[in-house]
Amino acid sequence: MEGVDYLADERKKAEFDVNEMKIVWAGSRHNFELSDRISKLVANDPGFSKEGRTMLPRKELFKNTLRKATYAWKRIIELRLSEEEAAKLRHFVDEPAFTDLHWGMFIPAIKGQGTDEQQKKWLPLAYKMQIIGCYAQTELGHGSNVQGLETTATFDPQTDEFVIHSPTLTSSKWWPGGLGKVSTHAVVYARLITNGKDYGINGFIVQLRSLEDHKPLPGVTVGDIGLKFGNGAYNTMDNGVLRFDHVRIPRDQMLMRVSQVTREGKYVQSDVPRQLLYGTMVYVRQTIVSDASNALSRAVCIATRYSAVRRQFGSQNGGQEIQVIDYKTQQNRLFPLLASAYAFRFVGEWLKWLYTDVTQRLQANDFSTLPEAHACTAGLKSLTTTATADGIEECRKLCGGHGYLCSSGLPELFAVYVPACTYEGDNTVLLLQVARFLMKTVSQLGSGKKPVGTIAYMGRIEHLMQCRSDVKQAKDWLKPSAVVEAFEARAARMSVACAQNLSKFDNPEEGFAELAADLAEAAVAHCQLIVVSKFIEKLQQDIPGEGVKQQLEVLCGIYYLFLLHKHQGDFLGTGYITSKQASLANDQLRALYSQLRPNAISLVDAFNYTDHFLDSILGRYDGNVYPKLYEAAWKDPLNQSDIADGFHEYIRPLLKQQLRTARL
Ligand SMILES: CCCCCCCCCCCCCCCCCCCC(=O)SCCNC(=O)CCNC(=O)[C@H](O)C(C)(C)COP(=O)(O)OP(=O)(O)OC[C@H]1O[C@@H](n2cnc3c(N)ncnc32)[C@H](O)[C@@H]1OP(=O)(O)O
Ligand SMILES: Cc1cc2nc3c(=O)[nH]c(=O)nc-3n(C[C@H](O)[C@H](O)[C@H](O)COP(=O)(O)OP(=O)(O)OC[C@H]3O[C@@H](n4cnc5c(N)ncnc54)[C@H](O)[C@@H]3O)c2cc1C
Repeated sequence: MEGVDYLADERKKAEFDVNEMKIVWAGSRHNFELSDRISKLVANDPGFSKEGRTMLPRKELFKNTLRKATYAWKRIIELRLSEEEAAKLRHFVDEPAFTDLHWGMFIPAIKGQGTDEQQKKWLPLAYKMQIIGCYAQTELGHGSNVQGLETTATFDPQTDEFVIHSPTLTSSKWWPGGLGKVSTHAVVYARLITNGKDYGINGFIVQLRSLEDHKPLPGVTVGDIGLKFGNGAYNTMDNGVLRFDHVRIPRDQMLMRVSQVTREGKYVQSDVPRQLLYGTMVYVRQTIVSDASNALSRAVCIATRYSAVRRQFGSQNGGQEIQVIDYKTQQNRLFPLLASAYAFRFVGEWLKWLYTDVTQRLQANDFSTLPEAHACTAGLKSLTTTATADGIEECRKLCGGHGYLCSSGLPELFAVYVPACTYEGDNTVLLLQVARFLMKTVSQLGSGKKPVGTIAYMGRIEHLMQCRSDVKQAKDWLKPSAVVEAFEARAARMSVACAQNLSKFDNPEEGFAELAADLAEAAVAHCQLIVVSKFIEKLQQDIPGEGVKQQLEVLCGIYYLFLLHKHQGDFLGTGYITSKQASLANDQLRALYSQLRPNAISLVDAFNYTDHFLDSILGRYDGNVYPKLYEAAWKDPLNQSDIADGFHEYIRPLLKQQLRTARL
């Protein structure tokens, strides 16, 4: 029956003002109204339909993405959308495309690493999309190790040009999105060589294709790297391969904010730190953290709604069976993910603030907070994308067999999301960056340098090394001070233990390599402390709306108690809690699940997702799952005829042969 809300009873159970929660989720009333307006604009426009996307062969899929991305751009111009509105439109169109790299990396690289003059020349062309760019850093042989890249940019003083060259097969650029078939230009990272000396990696703007006929320019070999994981999914993107055979570019196409090469070929290092060359990655890592809550909340919305619709076992006297959401095991798998979606939302908001702050400082030549910004963006990118990718897969399993159908929306969501654990820095490599930062911090304790920001807790190291939890009953675990101290003590003790073990090695790099697994765990503990602290800080703000703050307190409690339970070994092993206190934490966690249960559907409604955006039969707002699943099955191309293609060729002879054998 159309128009019936099968989840209406669930919605009536809510103990808080859902509309106010929508504003908390969006970050502000302005953000809510913006998201609401743009998501509906996209959902109601047939030009952005997702129908049949997972069934298209690659060439058609890709062409369809080109159509959608250019149609999006046309609508942005026609509707005179602001940058903020355009970014929202891209989000709700929900299809990775070359435009992501153009706007998300090519332009930021020029802005961050180009001189004023270079920005004046290139940005207007890029803003009007008269040139389309990508970010060509990774090579076939090296991705994580940026200093190991092999592409060369050799200065030729005779002609005042750089010669860009790929000296080996492994120096082929490999992976850049938008490169394979679309980009006319790229910011290419290459080893800068002048006067015979190698000055390491720098960015260069290189034209790849003709602006007349789009053919690769002389000396440029470029193409797509091939089909990737999952149907549809990230195959809408033309990740590419690129080789240079002595391609010449003018000297002024070297991005010269960090260092310059003069007309005479002299290398000049300006007074900004070289790490600014990695600035685009810091920016994108911060956007990836913000985006984690989008992807996780989407999967959680689908799994929560479906868990309320789905019933299995427990029918009494012919009554209805139990909703699977009422099983404690389902709650123990689902509710921490719901809580994580909210936690990542708030930490994402905070990281955006931190990034804006560091950017303003950099503009004023204050580089003091750059190391912390790097550690936070790297660590939180790693933590949130790992948890989100795992969480999406868990949501698929929470939906049983139906979660495996593409029409559940979950397989595609997973396939699109999972590379976030690798791109913009492999998650383990990034954790090791955080660990380096932590080890440096520990080594400087007592030097008079006071740790600030997210590592301020290290300044209380003596207390944190010896304090013990004073939790006596389950509800003591609801006290923010008890929780923050537990996470601080665990993180501090794990870092100090690593530092002590490192000091046993004569060669610190050898020690770091040997202890890498422990160091990565210490980094996780530090990053979890940040997420927990930011959630707790959020709750200290004035939050309007009936029952909204109480629900957020429940979610926050679930988030940290679930972590405490999952990482019990760390908390017990470092001696901060006893096994009795660990068990009390678990009792409190179960109690919070019961408090959350009646609000679960409304908490996912607060994400305010349209059915178009969710693109999931299991996650439909009205819960009308079964008729729609049944209907969708018949739309599969295999069901266009009763007799499948290939039947006469392969199956019929088999059946006939069996018939003959049976007769014998
Ligand atoms: C229609 C229009 C609509 C509008 C649409 C708008 C759409 C916008 C969408 C935007 C979304 C964008 C979508 C993105 C999609 C994903 C694309 C993915 C792209 C990529 O993957 S690009 C390639 C990314 N590659 C990596 O991340 C490589 C990882 N490796 C590294 O970062 C480094 O090699 C590594 C591991 C850090 C090591 O570097 P190394 O130089 O060897 O460094 P050391 O370890 O020796 O450290 C030296 C020193 O530097 C510090 N450091 C390191 N990195 C940084 C940094 N980034 N910032 C600051 N400081 C850094 C490090 O801590 C050390 O410091 P010390 O003080 O200890 O010396
Ligand atoms: C979908 C997608 C889109 C991408 N888009 C772009 C793009 O637009 N532009 C671009 O330039 N690049 C892009 N990339 C490339 C991406 O940035 C790299 O793949 C990424 O940085 C990881 O590097 P790698 O592939 O060299 O992994 P590797 O470093 O080879 O990792 C392999 C394994 O080795 C481990 N490992 C590596 N080094 C260490 C270490 N020091 N200590 C411990 N373990 C280690 C890793 O943890 C991992 O398990 C994209 C990648 C993907 C998948």
